[in-house]
Amino acid sequence: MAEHKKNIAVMTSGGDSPGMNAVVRAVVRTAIYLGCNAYCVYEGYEGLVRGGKYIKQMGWEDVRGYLSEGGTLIGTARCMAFFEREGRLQAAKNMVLNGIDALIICGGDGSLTGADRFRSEWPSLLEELVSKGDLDQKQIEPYKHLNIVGLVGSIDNDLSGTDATIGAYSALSRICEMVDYIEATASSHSRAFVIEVMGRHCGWLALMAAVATGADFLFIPEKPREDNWKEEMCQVIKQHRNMGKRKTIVIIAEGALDKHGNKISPSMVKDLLADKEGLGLDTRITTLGHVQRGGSAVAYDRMLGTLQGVEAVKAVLEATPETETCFIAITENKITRKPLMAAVKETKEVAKLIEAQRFNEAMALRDTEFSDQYKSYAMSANTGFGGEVKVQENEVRV
Ligand SMILES: Nc1ncnc2c1ncn2[C@@H]1O[C@H](COP(=O)(O)OP(=O)(O)O)[C@@H](O)[C@H]1O
Ligand SMILES: O=P(O)(O)OC[C@H]1O[C@](O)(COP(=O)(O)O)[C@@H](O)[C@@H]1O
Repeated sequence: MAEHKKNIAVMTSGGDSPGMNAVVRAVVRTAIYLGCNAYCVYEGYEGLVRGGKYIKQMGWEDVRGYLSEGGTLIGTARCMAFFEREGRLQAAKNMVLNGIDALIICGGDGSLTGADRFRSEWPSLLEELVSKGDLDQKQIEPYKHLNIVGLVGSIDNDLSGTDATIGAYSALSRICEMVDYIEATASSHSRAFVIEVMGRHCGWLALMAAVATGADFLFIPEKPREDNWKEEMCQVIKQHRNMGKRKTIVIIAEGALDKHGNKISPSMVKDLLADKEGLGLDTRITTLGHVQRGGSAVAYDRMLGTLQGVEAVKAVLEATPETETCFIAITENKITRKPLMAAVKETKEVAKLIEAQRFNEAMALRDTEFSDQYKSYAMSANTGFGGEVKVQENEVRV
């Protein structure tokens, strides 16, 4: 008798990110290469809940050209129904009815939290479906263990345990390009620009952008400025201007806070820079918005999506009922498998610590590179550092 071919499905969920298409292509093709059937679940968890045409078998050619396309070609969604047990019941039923043996989910921390919840509830979801008569014992028998693997697709770079999320370097590249454009006009008019970048509660994108563009000043959620931040910012910018700089760039993460947990908005910063009694700079605000998520992926994200997609298929094929659910990470340039639950828990912990204004602990929970980058930024852009890094008076400051 021919051996049962495994059915492996891939889905993209939450905010789209450049590189998700590389993941889908790699999963589909690796699954086929390794003798499995490949499926795509369209529109994230929404497709899993709805079933039917949203779960589609894919052929090798169906993913041709995916590497150079932006967004996610199989669609994504923020699915309210999946937050409810009823929605997850429906999703479980559709998985069994379509014979899906394993599910690879590419999304941000929200999607992976949902995946973890789905996995932990799986036995009880099947039990309930049988008790309600939606499925029978024979139908659920081959699917007793939910085989799930996560891939981190998000521009925010906010998942603990991986050096880079798929999409973060594309967004960073887009931000740099935009800041370069803005700098040309800023310099021409000798203006200041306050540039808001995405990242939700995470300052990674803003920090990397500040390092890469040499921004004059930076606001991120994990490292709020001292209470005198207004004076500090004006002093640093005045110093830069005194040294002949004709443009001022302030990068502000969308989740920026002060030490007391109050939001620091781009308009607050703009008003300070423009204040006639102070710097009196002609100041504009640019909110980069979804431009950061759009467009095709940079080479790094295409590679990351492909290498991690291949690894995800290997991981589902090697998994046994005893294997802990994993996600695929990149650590010191190596593609690795790591426990999903621990990473999701630690990621949520950072957000909670920020909310509780326990900023040092939040900073410590981000990778060590985060504080290293922050220090390097402070030293190379001379934006003041709350007394932690002293720059000598006679050092060159640009
Ligand atoms: N705690 C949760 N329980 C169940 N599903 C969740 C949970 N958190 C997120 N999800 C699912 O994942 C989807 C995407 O999450 P979201 O946080 O919006 O994006 P991202 O994955 O990019 O962080 C949600 O719309 C929901 O369907
Ligand atoms: O596209 P929306 O729904 O406005 O969401 C914006 C959010 O999505 C992101 O671009 C990506 O976040 P996720 O990866 O968590 O979805 C955030 O940086 C931003 O806060």
